[in-house]
Amino acid sequence: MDELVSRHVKLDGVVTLVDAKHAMQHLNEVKPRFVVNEAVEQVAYADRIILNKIDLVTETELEVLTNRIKHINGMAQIKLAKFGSVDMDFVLGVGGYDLERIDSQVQVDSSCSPSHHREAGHEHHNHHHDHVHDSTVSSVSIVYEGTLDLDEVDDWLERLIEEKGEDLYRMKGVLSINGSDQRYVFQGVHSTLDGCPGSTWGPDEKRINKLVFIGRNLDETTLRKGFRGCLV
Ligand SMILES: Nc1nc2c(ncn2[C@@H]2O[C@H](COP(=O)(O)OP(=O)(O)OP(=O)(O)O)[C@@H](O)[C@H]2O)c(=O)[nH]1
Repeated sequence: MDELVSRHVKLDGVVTLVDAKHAMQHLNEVKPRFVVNEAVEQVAYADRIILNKIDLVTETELEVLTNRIKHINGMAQIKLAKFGSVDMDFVLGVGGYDLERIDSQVQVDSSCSPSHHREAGHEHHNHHHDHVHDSTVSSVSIVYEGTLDLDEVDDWLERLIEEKGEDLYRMKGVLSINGSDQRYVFQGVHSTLDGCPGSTWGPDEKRINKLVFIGRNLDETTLRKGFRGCLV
């Protein structure tokens, strides 16, 4: 956002290192009102997550923690590690804010979905209802085949960041726009929103919209309704 700084450095992406042995304890810490839980926020903002020290936990513990992380952030790629050993490519050249790369990043995790989340007309969300601590930070994903009106989309997203910008940590989407052969991609952080035409849809390709929102107190029903209001 700063002109001078941005001339010299670029924000490539946010990589969060999670200590598998101790993370749950910190994610579950109940903070006083208006005090943020930094562990939750660090997971929420991440483009990539290294889940480290997996040798110190049981498979069940790892699964519970992974589900918890996916509930908070349904967008970040997660890599399991011991002693932080991951490929350099996982932490550098992330392109978390590159519009050209949004397409490959908005892959809604199939393990979060009951089934067939890519089917036409099927909306999908990745809330896990089975965990005890219902953190107020979560992800809502929308996967839906159809065509959208770009003006309606603009209005909807503008309204959304105006009303909920402070609570919206990250959002990304690939959209199918009426009258355009190109995908429309967008990404946002709080009240900053970027969007532009992306790659062209294949001739026989299903035009499936994919959106992910990560934030505090997200109202899934309202988000879905807003999205549906943009369909032509
Ligand atoms: N068993 C095991 N130990 C690890 C792993 N990664 C790091 N450690 C050990 O954990 C200890 C503490 O290291 P870290 O948790 O990485 O330390 P840190 O995050 O820099 O320390 P703080 O900033 O104080 O939290 C060291 O003795 C590491 O060798 C791992 O994957 N498995």
